[in-house]
Amino acid sequence: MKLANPDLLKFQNYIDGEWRDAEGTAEVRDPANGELLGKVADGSAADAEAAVAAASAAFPEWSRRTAGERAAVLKRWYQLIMDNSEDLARILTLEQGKPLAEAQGEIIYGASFIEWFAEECRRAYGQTIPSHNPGMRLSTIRQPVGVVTCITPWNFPNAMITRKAAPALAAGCTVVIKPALETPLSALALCRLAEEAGLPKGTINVVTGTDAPGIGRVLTQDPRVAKFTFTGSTAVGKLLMAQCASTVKKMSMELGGNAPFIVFDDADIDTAVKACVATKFRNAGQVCVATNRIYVHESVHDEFVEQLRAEVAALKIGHGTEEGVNMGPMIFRRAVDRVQGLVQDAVAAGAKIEIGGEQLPNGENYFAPTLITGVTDNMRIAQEENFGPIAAVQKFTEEDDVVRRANDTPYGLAAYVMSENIRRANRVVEALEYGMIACNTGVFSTTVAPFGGTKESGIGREGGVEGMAEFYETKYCCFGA
Ligand SMILES: NC(=O)c1ccc[n+]([C@@H]2O[C@H](COP(=O)([O-])OP(=O)(O)OC[C@H]3O[C@@H](n4cnc5c(N)ncnc54)[C@H](O)[C@@H]3O)[C@@H](O)[C@H]2O)c1
Ligand SMILES: O=CCCC(=O)O
Repeated sequence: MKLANPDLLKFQNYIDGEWRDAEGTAEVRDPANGELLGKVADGSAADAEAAVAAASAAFPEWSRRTAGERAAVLKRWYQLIMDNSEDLARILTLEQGKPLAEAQGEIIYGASFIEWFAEECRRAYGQTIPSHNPGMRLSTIRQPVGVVTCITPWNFPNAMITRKAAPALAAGCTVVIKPALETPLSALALCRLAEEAGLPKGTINVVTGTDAPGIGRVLTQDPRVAKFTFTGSTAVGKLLMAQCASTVKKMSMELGGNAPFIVFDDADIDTAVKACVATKFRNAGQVCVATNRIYVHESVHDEFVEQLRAEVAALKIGHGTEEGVNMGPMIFRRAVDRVQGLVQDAVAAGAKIEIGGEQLPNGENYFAPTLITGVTDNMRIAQEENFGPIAAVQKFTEEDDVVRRANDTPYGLAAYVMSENIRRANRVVEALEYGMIACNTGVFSTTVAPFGGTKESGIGREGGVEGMAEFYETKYCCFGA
């Protein structure tokens, strides 16, 4: 891999301020062509324990620093990421597959969490409370929770780390990160820059490894860990929540979704189609907030489908580093087989493929951007998160009915509403049981707003003031006369 700053390519774990080998190594491959990118340390539960010990030892000194001192280090980290953004984007594209422009967007998005939380930590105000007793003085102070452990997914190998680590470090916590097996290089490169920025040894640690359950048990059960934060599937999230229960850890869970995208008859169809393409085909549909069920009012259905088909046909597919590519491969073969199965299941039950619906000859991980119509709520494609480039369209007629159908899922992450009628838009936004609603846009994630889900899509919020609060304990102090 050719980089302007080759020092960003790290293959060892980063524990207690040292780059350390593990007993074995694990291969990292380009999902577009299977090319070997390198072999990273295959860390174990013992490495995770060493990382937790380092984070625990580093906590007293880091947490005692002033917010301004911590902010200064974090701002250096932010600046180094921005200065190395092209290399970081290249690493990300090569190990994850998304087009370079998207990867560059993710690097800037990821860095924005570091800048914003560096500023926000200066405002960790407590309260003075009017006392219930004239002889007592009551107040609260906010203190960092302690050691924070993080497990992150492969679909956003940079931003899902900074969205957790930045507020944790800004609050005065120390962190241990286990990135996804498929995308460890982005995590290690981030860590290399954290080291250069001057984060003291032990404040940030990364353990990569194929034994996710073994490492995960340490990160969720070690009594020195105060808080565990996870982004990934609901199934794994539930397992990790159960593991956290043994030591009653604080938890944040950013889990799966099944986002409805509702196009009313009063929608601006151009806007709706643009928003749909943006939410559906970004990162080949491998986004937790990607649209999963598209409900279109019967009176505008054909117009919407025709325009969407044209947009899908125009998408350029290829290796993420190629000029002008809009969509790269999926992360691995298993994901391709899964979406293929969902499409076949829908077609067998009566759905129609408008365009796509098959693997592409570019390589075994490529699946064509696909549009299917005639979908019904009982099909697997409507019930499961497809996590792929499949736009699955259904018709509706009544507002109440579509809201009921949109809410009829155990998930509650994101939902999309397309309508030019302000009264209807407000009504529907309030009625949808989701943590985040985007109205007349397909892109809404930002550092400054709370990201997270209801129901089985998770617990807690990342980003915004809510994301900062997750890493503090509020201590009530009562002073007697
Ligand atoms: N809500 C969000 O913010 C958000 C963001 C990105 C992805 N996701 C969700 O993540 C899912 C896709 O990501 P994925 O396939 O990587 O999910 P996943 O749950 O399989 O893996 C996520 C992480 O958990 C680790 N892991 C897997 N099994 C484990 C175990 N038994 N113990 C400890 N760690 C374990 C993996 O190595 C990886 O690091 C989708 O459902 C998507 O919606 C949610
Ligand atoms: O996949 C989950 C994260 C996506 C986002 O932050 O917009």
